[in-house]
Amino acid sequence: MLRYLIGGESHGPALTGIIEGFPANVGIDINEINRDLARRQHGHGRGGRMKIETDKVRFLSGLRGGKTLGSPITFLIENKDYENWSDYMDPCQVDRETKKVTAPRPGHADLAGSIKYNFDDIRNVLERSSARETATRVAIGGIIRQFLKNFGITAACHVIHIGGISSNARVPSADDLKKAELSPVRVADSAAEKQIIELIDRTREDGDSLGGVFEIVITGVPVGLGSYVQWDRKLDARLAYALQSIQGIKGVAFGRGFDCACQKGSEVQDEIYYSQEKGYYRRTNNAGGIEGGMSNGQTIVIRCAMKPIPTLYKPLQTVDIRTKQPCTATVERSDICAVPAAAVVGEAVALTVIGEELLRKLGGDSMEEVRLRWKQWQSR
Ligand SMILES: Cc1cc2nc3c(=O)[nH]c(=O)nc-3n(C[C@H](O)[C@H](O)[C@H](O)COP(=O)(O)O)c2cc1C
Ligand SMILES: C=C(O[C@@H]1CC(C(=O)O)=C[C@@H](OP(=O)(O)O)[C@H]1O)C(=O)O
Repeated sequence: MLRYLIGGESHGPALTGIIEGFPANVGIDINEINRDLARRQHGHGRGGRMKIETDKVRFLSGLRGGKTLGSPITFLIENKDYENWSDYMDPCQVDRETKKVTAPRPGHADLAGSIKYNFDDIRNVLERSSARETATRVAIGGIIRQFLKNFGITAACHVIHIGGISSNARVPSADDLKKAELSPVRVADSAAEKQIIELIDRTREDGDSLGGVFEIVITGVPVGLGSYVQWDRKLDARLAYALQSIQGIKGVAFGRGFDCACQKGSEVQDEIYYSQEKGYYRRTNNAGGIEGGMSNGQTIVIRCAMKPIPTLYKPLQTVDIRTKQPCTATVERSDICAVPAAAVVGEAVALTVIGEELLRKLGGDSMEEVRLRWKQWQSR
């Protein structure tokens, strides 16, 4: 079974990850992972932090000469910004002088987190609840992506709309998916992209923020990942869990999603056909590639809704946790819109779930063993 844990504070020395149960002898190109990390940093509307960071993964264990060893893969991604925060964020220095954050930001983990963990300094909450940690999830997705490539499984993402302005995005073609550097904004229509950029700039001037919807497309997934036999083994449930855990995600939908509720049964189900050369096939993919909690061999299509960024430069009303007096929320340097970045994170976490499920289906301690089992399964 593949499992992983991630750690790290946003302005601490580094982010960390550990992956266990990954087969031996899988070739890993570190440049591909760093490319995914760079994709996550892009997108109009990101704040000043992204000018400081150049995220790069550093492996500490589990790899030798560019191949996995079957042992735990441990890695870190340094926070360059730690240099500017070490007085506040040093993990061991006891008597440091720090100004406490006491004005919880609505829409963040700040208030509930400080009550739950009994903190009088909200910094202790915001450091870990920050979406900075999503860099580790992208690195893990980048490792899984290289494993899945061996079986022809690949993924891409694109922005559907930001703040209600459609990107006129189209489902990426097979050629798009082959382009390693596919960006979540670049598949969009360029006139629409210009409008979106203008909207983000206007919103920044207003001291406000934006959300939107992105789509993840995964191709090459064979029939039968996930299972109908137990609630927590359903592939759509597992994907929704992982995607919903990304900061700011408020909804996850498969295929036609919420639109299905307004349609008739005859308009929504994907009828089944058979031919000698194609085997079983469908003419539609309203289900988004998952039926009964299992992949059905069609492209998996998932949409995620992201709420507007909660930190506003025109700050919202809140209450000081020390004095209980009304005040305005703490303004930490902030993104205005992070939908393209969240899309890259979504792509990575979705790929990770597919990798976990493929390994659960096939098992295998080495790449060679997994390949053999894949062949046996495919022949069936
Ligand atoms: C890639 C990414 C970047 C984000 N950047 C910011 C940011 O700069 N400022 C902010 O207030 N929220 C940002 N968020 C959203 C918050 O982290 C998130 O809304 C908050 O942790 C509360 O979680 P919830 O919205 O899931 O309840 C970002 C989210 C993602 C995925
Ligand atoms: C650091 C990242 O995103 C951060 C996510 C985030 C939040 O509240 O979620 C707040 C901001 O942090 P800072 O105050 O350091 O600028 C973002 O920059 C990142 O994506 O790597």
